Amino acid sequence: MIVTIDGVAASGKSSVASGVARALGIPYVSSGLLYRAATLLGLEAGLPLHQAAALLAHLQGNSLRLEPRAEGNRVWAGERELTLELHSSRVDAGVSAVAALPEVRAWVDAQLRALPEPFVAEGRDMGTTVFPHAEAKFYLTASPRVRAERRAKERPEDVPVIEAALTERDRLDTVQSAPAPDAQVIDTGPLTLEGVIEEVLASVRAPLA
Ligand SMILES: Nc1ncnc2c1ncn2[C@@H]1O[C@H](COP(=O)(O)OP(=O)(O)OP(=O)(O)O)[C@@H](O)[C@H]1O
Ligand SMILES: Nc1ccn([C@H]2C[C@H](O)[C@@H](COP(=O)(O)O)O2)c(=O)n1
Repeated sequence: MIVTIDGVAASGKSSVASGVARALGIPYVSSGLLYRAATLLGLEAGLPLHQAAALLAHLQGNSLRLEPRAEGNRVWAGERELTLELHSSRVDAGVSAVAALPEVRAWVDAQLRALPEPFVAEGRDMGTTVFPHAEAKFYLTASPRVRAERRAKERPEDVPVIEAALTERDRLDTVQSAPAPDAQVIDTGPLTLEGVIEEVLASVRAPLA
């Protein structure tokens, strides 16, 4: 079984995917972490982030891999764990450029499709491109202000600065971030995290009841 949870930046995808995965007793897969890790490694190596061939060679040379778990994904470059370095503002600012490269997208998609089922997959194009055959699909939204207020609790920047960065990332991610026609769209703005998780679980379990 595959459940997909797509949505805009900071809409709650990873928190909801983790909660749903834990309730179902299966791992979740955070596709954005692979794009973030590619960006971090590219920045560290001083590579131009729009040069796909050099970037891909660098990723393969560093044995980049995702470790899916229900309680939080980990990302490794060989023996080095990158996980805690992937949510910096520097990575945020560069990741859309890396995610726009078709060669990098194909590499990430191949990594994801090689993972053993079952799992909950979260990202931008899980329900549309990567796992169009998924059993249940969701797309999370919330206004930029609501998302910025949530993010401000975990970042040093002020709400207006975060809101402007989120709005810009929404714009850059538009091409790959759209709800699948068969996805259930959930506005998380008025809901608690637990409320969103319950709504997703109710839909996933409905066909089984
Ligand atoms: N419904 C909700 N109510 C309140 N807070 C929430 C809700 N959903 C998520 N949050 C909080 O919002 C923040 C962003 O959530 P999360 O990191 O899961 O989003 P994301 O979509 O995975 O982000 P990104 O696109 O940057 O990877 C977290 O602090 C999370 O706890
Ligand atoms: N399936 C995906 C997942 C992520 N991206 C891009 C878009 C984001 O700017 C970036 C980081 O993702 P996040 O951690 O915010 O979920 O990666 C994508 O294009 N496709």
